[in-house]
Amino acid sequence: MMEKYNHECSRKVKDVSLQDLRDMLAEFARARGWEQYHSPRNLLLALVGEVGELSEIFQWKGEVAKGLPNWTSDDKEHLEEELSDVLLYLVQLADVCGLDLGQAALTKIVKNAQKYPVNPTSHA
Ligand SMILES: Nc1ccn([C@H]2C[C@H](O)[C@@H](COP(=O)(O)OP(=O)(O)OP(=O)(O)O)O2)c(=O)n1
Repeated sequence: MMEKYNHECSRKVKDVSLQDLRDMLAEFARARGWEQYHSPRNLLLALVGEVGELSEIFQWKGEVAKGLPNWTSDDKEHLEEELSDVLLYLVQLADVCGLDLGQAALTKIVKNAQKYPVNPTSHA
């Protein structure tokens, strides 16, 4: 089983879909008997906890330049891990709520564009 994960995850994928992540996470939880703990509320709390860990990385650093030019590779790897934890709990939360997160996000982008139309005069 672990073999399968290692294979799927270590391979450099060109692109990964939210559905792929959802399916892998559902299998991960099922294989461990963790579905009973993955209620919407528990996953939300886990998500918020990981957002806290993500925030700690930036805490007290002051403003950080885009691309993180002065960060070590260890710092960047830590950031990748915490961002991933947030994403993985978010994907699981949407799943146990029976929602299609990818579709919902696309719908929201359209809604955002309607709410905030481009102002041609704002780009000289
Ligand atoms: N019941 C669980 C427990 C963990 N995970 C997954 C989702 C996250 O990607 C990661 C979180 O694992 P940890 O709780 O061990 O948290 P960290 O990886 O942040 O470790 P630490 O808190 O020691 O830094 O594991 C999960 O899906 N369901």
